[in-house]
Amino acid sequence: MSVVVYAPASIGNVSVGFDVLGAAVSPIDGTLLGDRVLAAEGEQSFSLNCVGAFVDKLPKQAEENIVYRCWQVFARELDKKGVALKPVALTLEKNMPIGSGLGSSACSIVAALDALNRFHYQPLDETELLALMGEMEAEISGSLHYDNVAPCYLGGLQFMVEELGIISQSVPCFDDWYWVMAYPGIKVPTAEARAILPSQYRRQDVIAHGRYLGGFIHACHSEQPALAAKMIKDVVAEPYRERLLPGFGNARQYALEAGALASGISGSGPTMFTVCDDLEVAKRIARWLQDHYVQNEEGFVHVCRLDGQGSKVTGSEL
Ligand SMILES: Nc1ncnc2c1ncn2[C@@H]1O[C@H](COP(=O)(O)OP(=O)(O)O)[C@@H](O)[C@H]1O
Ligand SMILES: N[C@@H](CCOP(=O)(O)O)C(=O)O
Repeated sequence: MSVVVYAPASIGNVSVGFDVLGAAVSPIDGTLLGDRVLAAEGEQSFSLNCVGAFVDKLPKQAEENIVYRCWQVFARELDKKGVALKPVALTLEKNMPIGSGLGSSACSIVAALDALNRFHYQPLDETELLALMGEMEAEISGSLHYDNVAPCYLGGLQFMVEELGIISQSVPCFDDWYWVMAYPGIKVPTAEARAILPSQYRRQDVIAHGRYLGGFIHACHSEQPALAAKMIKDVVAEPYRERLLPGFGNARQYALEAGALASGISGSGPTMFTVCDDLEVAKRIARWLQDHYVQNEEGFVHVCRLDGQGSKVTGSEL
């Protein structure tokens, strides 16, 4: 038995919901913007092989790869349930740049744990698996936040409720929105981008944050796209992180003047996202960002839609 799982890129925060809102995205041209993991019968308890465009950016030691930690915590959970662990040979196809704001580590975590679970005929339920994914993301970034792993695993726009035994629930969004994702090709480690944030906020910022997040979720549920777009504002992270993103202010200004509904930092950056409801506008902005926001040959721009599915099986071979 072998299985390949693909896990898509995600937009942490979506500007308006720091650590509690996230969206999975996939390019409209069919490009696989995400990692894949193959789980196959192994000759020893565990082995890991890494391939893909960004394989050189991974830690050199297999034990430092988050996929190895995923296998360890998965084994721990199976042990608790008295389920036998099968010898497994994992292959990680690392397609996602690291420190990009596209949920790169989440892609590896979700693809690895989903593949391991399927390889063992699903001994863990969705919530148990998502809790493990959060545990792995916390190890990497220094604090627990589900806003990448939840949409990456479950798809669509996800809000972290974290009550009543529920980690995340889906929020209805607007099917005609395009999400232009522009990665400039430089690295911003998530842990560093979190460390520069204030530990306390002014009352006026707390009130504004509540109004924007509440207003956004309300507008999504009441099908008011114009109001929802107006509410995509970040008073928690963007004012402090913007200085880590050369050209972000200009790019956002251009996008809004060109007809975008909203723009913001994807996750902890440096990727920026831009929301449009017109494909021609989205493509024009994508071309401009390719010329003016991308800084080197590792950068890229994709016009995306929300990925309603999240992680998925793409076959039994890479
Ligand atoms: N499979 C993996 N994918 C991505 N990062 C990994 C992986 N395994 C280990 N890492 C390490 O985890 C850290 C991820 O950095 P982070 O800034 O959180 O990336 P991102 O925001 O793109 O998820 C890096 O230090 C990287 O070397
Ligand atoms: N809520 C987190 C999201 C980090 O996303 P990443 O893609 O940069 O890992 C944060 O803003 O710190």
